[in-house]
Amino acid sequence: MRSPLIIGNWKLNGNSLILDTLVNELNKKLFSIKKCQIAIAPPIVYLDRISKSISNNIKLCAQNVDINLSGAFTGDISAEMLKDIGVKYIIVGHSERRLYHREDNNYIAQKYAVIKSLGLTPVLCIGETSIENINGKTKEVCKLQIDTILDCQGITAFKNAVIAYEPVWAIGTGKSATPLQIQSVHKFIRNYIAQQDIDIADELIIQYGGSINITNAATIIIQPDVDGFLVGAASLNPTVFSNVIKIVETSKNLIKNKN
Ligand SMILES: O=C(CO)COP(=O)(O)O
Repeated sequence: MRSPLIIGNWKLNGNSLILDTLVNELNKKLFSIKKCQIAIAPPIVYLDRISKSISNNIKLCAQNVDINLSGAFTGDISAEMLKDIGVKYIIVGHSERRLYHREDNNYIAQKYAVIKSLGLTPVLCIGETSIENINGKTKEVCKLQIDTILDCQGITAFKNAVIAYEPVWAIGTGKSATPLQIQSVHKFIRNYIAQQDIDIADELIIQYGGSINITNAATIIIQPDVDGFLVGAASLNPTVFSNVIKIVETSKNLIKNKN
C-alpha cells in the first residue's frame, strides 16, 4: 500500500528568520500526522540549518544536485554532501531547471542515476508545456521524459522512486489541471511502468504538482493514482500547507475505510 507523500518546494524564497519561523510553525502543526510522508525542500543554503530544527516526521528534500560526486566543479553540490546532512529526497527535472538552466532529458537522467547510486530518492518531475497540452501531446511528452531514464538505467531505476506530474502551464498560475485530467495522466504513467514491472508500478509514488491549494487538494487526492502533492507557493504558508496535508490524510483514510 502506497502511503501519500507531500513535499513543499520552497524554491528561491525566504531567509533565515522567515524559514526558521516557517519550520517552527510546521513542527507544531504537523506533529500529529502519522499516515502521510512529509518533506520540505528549502533553498540548499538553508538545508543544514533546518536539518537541526525540523521534527522527525518531516524529511528533507533538496531542490537540485550536480551529476558529479566531487572534484573541480565550482559552485556545484553533490548528492554525497546532501546525504551527509540528512537529505532523503532530491527533486530532479523540474520544469524551472529545464527552462532556466537548459537541463535536457539526458542530463536529468545523469542526475537521476547519481541520486539512485547513493540510495537517495529522486523526485522526477515530468509534464507538458501549454502548447504541448493544446496539441494533445501530454502523454507522449511524459513517456519521453520517463524513457530517457528507462533506456539508460532500466526499470529498477523506478524502484523506491517518486514521479511528480507537473504540467508546466499549471505551475504558479493558479490554474491546476482537473482531477480527471490528472488521474488520466497518472494512470498512464503507472500502466506504462507496469508493462515492465507490476510490483514497481504498484509501489511507485506519483505526485501531482501545479497550483495545489486547500480548495483543490481534496478532489485531486481522491483520484486512485494520485499519491500526494509537490506543492510550491502554498507550502510557504504554514497554515495552508498543513491544511493541505490534513486534507490528504483525511481523504485517503476515508477511501481506505470505505474499501
Ligand atoms: O512547481 C511546483 C512544485 O514543484 C508547483 O508550484 P505551485 O504550487 O506554486 O504552482
